[in-house]
Amino acid sequence: TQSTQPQRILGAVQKNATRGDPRSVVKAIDQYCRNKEWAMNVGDEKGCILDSVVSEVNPSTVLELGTYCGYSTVRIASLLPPNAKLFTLEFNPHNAVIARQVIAWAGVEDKVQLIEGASGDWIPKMKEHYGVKTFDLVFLDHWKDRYLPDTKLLEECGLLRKGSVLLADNVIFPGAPEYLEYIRGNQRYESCFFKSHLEYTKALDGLEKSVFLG
Ligand SMILES: O=C(NC/C=C/[C@H]1O[C@@H](n2cnc3c(NCCO)ncnc32)[C@H](O)[C@@H]1O)c1cc(-c2ccc(F)cc2)cc(O)c1O
Ligand SMILES: [Mg+2]
Repeated sequence: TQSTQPQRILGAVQKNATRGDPRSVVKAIDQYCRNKEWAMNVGDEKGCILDSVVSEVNPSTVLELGTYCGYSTVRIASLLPPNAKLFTLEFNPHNAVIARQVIAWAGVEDKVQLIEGASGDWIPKMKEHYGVKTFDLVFLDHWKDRYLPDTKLLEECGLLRKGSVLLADNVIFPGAPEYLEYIRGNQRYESCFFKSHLEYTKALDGLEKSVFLG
């Protein structure tokens, strides 16, 4: 029977990456997606910008919207301090099954809480279910038309504090125009754009980093 793209990505990890070595997992996925089959991972070029923002924020509590196969989950988790926690939301059960195995292969499962469900349902429950106070960093990489509603939901649920950082992938391609218009025009955020390229291609893309001012 036919395999799915997530299954093929997991296969590339199990074949080419070393168990317990997150960087080798990241490298294995990037090599597979660059040489064999494009996939919507944040990728190596934008991934370096993600790494620098994670290192700068040095977050204790991170939220990722849209796990997919766990590429950026592993990338972020590998940079977190010992007691830090990365919550990642994924509502496609098949993708969640694959991502759990990629995360386990990388050996970062202690830092990661993969929640199988929709952001709209789970963001309002993070405080009561997981004792989250506020997020130090949010990585938005799910459906692009959900960036804005979910950002508003994070505000309404009191999950952002003065200094919380939002980092949004794909603000150029596929694009998140409503999100950009809102966040750049809003006095409660200080935003900057990191120009880059769409993963594994020469197409223009970039990340928008926004600091919540409270
Ligand atoms: O579409 C892109 N990403 C979406 C990610 C979706 C993943 O996240 C999961 N997900 C979605 N919404 C939610 C949700 N909440 C919202 C719904 O309730 N709650 C929980 N999980 C959610 C899905 O199940 C997937 O696992 C993209 C496209 C291109 C692209 C560029 C150029 C091209 F030509 C083609 C494609 C490049 C990129 O980097 C991209 O990120
Ligand atoms: Mg993306």
